[in-house]
Amino acid sequence: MRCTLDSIFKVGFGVELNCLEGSNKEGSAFMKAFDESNALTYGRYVDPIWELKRYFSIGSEAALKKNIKVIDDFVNQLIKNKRNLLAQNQDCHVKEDILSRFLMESQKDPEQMNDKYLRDIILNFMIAGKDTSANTLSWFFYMLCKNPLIQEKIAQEVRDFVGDKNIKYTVNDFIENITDAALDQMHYLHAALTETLRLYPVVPINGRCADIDDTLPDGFKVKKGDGVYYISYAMGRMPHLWGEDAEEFRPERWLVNGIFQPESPFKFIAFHGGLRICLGKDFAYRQMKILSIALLRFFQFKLADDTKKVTYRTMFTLHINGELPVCAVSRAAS
Ligand code: HEM
Repeated sequence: MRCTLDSIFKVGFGVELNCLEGSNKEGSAFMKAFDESNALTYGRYVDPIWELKRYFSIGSEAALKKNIKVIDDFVNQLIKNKRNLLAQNQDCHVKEDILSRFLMESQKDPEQMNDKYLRDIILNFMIAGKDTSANTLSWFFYMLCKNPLIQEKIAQEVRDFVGDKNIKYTVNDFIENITDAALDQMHYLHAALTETLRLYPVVPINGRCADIDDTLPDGFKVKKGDGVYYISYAMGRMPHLWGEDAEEFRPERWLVNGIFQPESPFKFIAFHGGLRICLGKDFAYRQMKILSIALLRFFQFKLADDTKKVTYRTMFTLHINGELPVCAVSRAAS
């Protein structure tokens, strides 16, 4: 989570948060407040008196208020710093991150795109981009531990496509050698990540509200205001969609002659589909691939306790319940 948060901050807002190293105190406090707010907000679903608590500002609602203040202060400072930076560098390349682009746009419509609006954009990208890739990677490594042959196939693909087999790289040098061309060639890794998302879609349930009276493709009629939900978790495991081996983790189902074959987003629904399909899909694959490549090149992973039952925790996103201790065994450099 700390790594994906660092990454979304760098790409999204041009800021080195350094949560993974823990060297940025404000960054770590912000991350803690963000995660706690997430859990406290989710708690409202099961707390019948949360509004009363909010009214009197007590218990979980008092804690939430405190955390929101930490988040707001941090994000408002970030926007202020960025504005100053943009004012100083009107014509240089500061447009490279998403926040800078929104700030440039906000000059055209400052009333609508005010600081509150920009704060919400930042938080939206964080919510969309932090826990999603991080949780998918946790499930991915869980699957690789449960399926060591698949783990070795990916490690072999890494050796085949990244860097020079005859060079003994340091970790940093090796990561420098991960090119876009190599990422594109790694069909088996792409398939294994996709297979993970089929079985463990990080947004396990999703829905929409009908704007107008409508008819679904199967003829079912919905009225304006009706909620329509789909359960991606169940859809990814339906034998009539994926075959009798739907419950099996089998990256090969996505490959024909070693080449990845995408499915319709309305069947493989992990990123949603249609006009509001995930905007960060390509970014997420890239980020997850780079991290997996770096880890699998240098380590082999095993579950610390193979007998432990691993299940999910009910949250907005599909978390592993509790921790997933793994042993990382160094691979002999070759
Ligand atoms: C494995 C990783 C990810 C998965 C499975 C995923 C899945 C999804 C899903 C299901 C939605 C639709 C939500 C809804 O409207 O109900 C969505 C929307 C979105 N995602 Fe992702 N996401 C991932 C990573 C990311 C990343 C890394 C970013 C940002 C860099 C991102 C940015 C967004 C944005 C901005 C939206 C809103 C799009 C819109 O409403 O037009 N996502 N994502």
